[in-house]
Amino acid sequence: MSGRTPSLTPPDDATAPVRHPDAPPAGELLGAHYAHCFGCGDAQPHGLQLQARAAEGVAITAEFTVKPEHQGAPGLAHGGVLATALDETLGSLNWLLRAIAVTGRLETDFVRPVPVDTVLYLEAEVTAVAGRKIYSTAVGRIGGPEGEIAVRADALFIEVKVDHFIDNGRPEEINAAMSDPDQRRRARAFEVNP
Ligand SMILES: CCCCCCCC(=O)SCCNC(=O)CCNC(=O)[C@H](O)C(C)(C)COP(=O)(O)OP(=O)(O)OC[C@H]1O[C@@H](n2cnc3c(N)ncnc32)[C@H](O)[C@@H]1OP(=O)(O)O
Repeated sequence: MSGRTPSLTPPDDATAPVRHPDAPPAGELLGAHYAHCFGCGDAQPHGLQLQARAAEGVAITAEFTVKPEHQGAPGLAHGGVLATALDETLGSLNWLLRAIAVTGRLETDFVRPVPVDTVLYLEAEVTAVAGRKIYSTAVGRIGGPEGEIAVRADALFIEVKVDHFIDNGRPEEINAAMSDPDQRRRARAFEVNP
């Protein structure tokens, strides 16, 4: 972790993450946590529609195909979109902990350009937990799951209560998500342990 900001280095009293007993088994696709999520939702035609899969331990793999709508420079993925892919993959880890958490800090290295139509293969894992703070790291590769690293990130997620969304979100969307008759979808919209 050398070169990272101090706030992304777990404190001495941090502990190893514990996979929740109800976490999906390794290999299972998680599906979108919320249909309108720009990172994973299928109701977002220009979104990333990232597909995340549970891995062993507190880890996730994910794939995201760069579309023409995701360009920054001609023919290349926008850096902010790549950061979104990392953020979404890292955020998916919280479902394995069954913790409701939001990104507090996301530090990204852009190692090589990512052309349109490229599949970005992502891997993320939680490295440590300290109170409400969840430390995690991710890489994105191109050319295959073992390909060259194009992006990487370290992140700090902070555990919050569901009130974080209720108090800060727009009532329209909050009420719609809360009244979803599907209990699993209702829970996952906010990543709340059902
Ligand atoms: C449902 C799942 C969706 C997943 C989608 C993908 C993930 C996302 O993109 S989430 C959206 C982006 N993130 C946000 O909108 C978060 C906005 N920020 C906030 O709401 C608040 O700043 C929040 C909740 C992170 C922290 O506020 P608060 O709850 O008051 O915590 P606070 O008491 O200040 O800090 C708690 C600890 O975290 C640390 N911390 C908080 N923010 C940061 C930060 N940015 N950098 C470093 N450390 C931080 C504090 O230093 C403190 O540490 P310690 O316990 O050692 O003193």
